[in-house]
Amino acid sequence: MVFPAFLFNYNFFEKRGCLKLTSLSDEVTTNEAGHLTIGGVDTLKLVSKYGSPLIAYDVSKIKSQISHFKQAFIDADVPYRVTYASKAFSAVAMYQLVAGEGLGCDVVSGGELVAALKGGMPAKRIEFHGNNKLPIELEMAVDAQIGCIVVDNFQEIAYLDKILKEKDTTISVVVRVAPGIEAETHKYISTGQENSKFGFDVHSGQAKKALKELLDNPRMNVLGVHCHIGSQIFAARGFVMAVDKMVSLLQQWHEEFGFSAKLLNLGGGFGARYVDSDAPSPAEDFVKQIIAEVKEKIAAANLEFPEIWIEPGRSLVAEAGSTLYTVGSRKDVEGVCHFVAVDGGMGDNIRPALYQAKYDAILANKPHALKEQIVTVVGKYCESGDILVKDALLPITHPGDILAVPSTGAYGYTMASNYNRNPRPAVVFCEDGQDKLIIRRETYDDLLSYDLGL
Ligand SMILES: Cc1ncc(COP(=O)(O)O)c(C=O)c1O
Ligand SMILES: N[C@@H](CCCC[NH3+])C(=O)O
Repeated sequence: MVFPAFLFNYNFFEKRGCLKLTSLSDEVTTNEAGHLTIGGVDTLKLVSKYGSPLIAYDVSKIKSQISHFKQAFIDADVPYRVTYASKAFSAVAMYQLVAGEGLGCDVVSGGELVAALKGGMPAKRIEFHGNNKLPIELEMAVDAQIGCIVVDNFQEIAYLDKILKEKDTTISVVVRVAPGIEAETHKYISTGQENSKFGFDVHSGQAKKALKELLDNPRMNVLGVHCHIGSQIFAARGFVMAVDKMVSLLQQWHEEFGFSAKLLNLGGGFGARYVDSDAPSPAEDFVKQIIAEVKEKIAAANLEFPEIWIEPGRSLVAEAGSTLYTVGSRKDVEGVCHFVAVDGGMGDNIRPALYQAKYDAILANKPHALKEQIVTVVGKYCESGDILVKDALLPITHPGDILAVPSTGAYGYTMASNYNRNPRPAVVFCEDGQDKLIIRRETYDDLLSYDLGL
């Protein structure tokens, strides 16, 4: 069914004060041609230059988020480090950007480590995470003498010990604990609970045993403790609870082992806005509440004040990125459904299929046109679950229209696949009206280059 146009005329109802229908599309920036712009660049020009699907970042939005996180620490005058969790979006250009902004970065694989070093991230500002770091990855980290390895399990301690002995060297480590806190988020992205695969469990005594092993090892320099309670968290409450648990742990460890943590790493997980109804706390609010709690609890426990580390990933890049698609076919079953298909889908954004994640959609060639249809935006992959936006309120679309899905900057490209042998999209950085290709589009030759045949 196509609805009568007046039903979706925001202005008509809003002027009469009887309806407040908003979407991310009401906040878009456009140029004189009436086209959606990103970082001051016309999105239609981007697609004609680089093709689609295309992931376009507004670099100023990334920089602004970085400065909000940093400023809250600076204002409170406490020692800190903001470490970008690069799994959210890993590209050499991104490491260059965050290194230039004075951040550290967290890597979770040899591939991310190589890219971070290539991007000029100083090794001492890199921390290595992961629940099953391979011996070869640990060796790479030791050889690069990165800032710290966030030790996750006993097997890792054994591997690391062997590598350090063989190389006759030392490394700094941080103990990752599972603090037993369930974050209010999707269960697939909740990581702080006791049954998480990540980190040493506190209650069973694993964490204490791990600390003792690390302290007893002369080749490992224990800098502090780490926890990460989950991702896409909207309120500071979970972080405040994590501070309480971590400081009480530090107090016990101080009493028992005389251990004094130089740093307290509270992980990432700060939420981003995907659709209009999402309302994550602003970056500075999270940080302010974390700092207030650390100050209070550390003073009460009479401990040395540690450097406070956080690891935002999603919140730095999600809202800065949008994916531009070209509209192709459509299917209308009157009274049942309306599908608008685009030239990408679950291969460049698996999040709706994996987490039932919600997105909005904007017609980039006429973002302010009357929205008169509710459609399901689907991709081109051979899966019924290949849905990008479930109920998108859009103007009538036509083949060749450019459709933008905002807030795809985190865990989109980094979780992209070659399903159905579709090449991964290109990525551009846009700022002050200039665009720069930072990841080129994959070609069929790229895909075939791995394929050895018989
Ligand atoms: C240890 C760790 N730190 C930081 C992050 C980044 O999380 P987010 O992108 O939600 O900020 C993750 C991912 O959830 C993580 O596992
Ligand atoms: N990839 C997830 C979050 C996992 C974060 C990494 N521990 C997402 O898209 O929301």
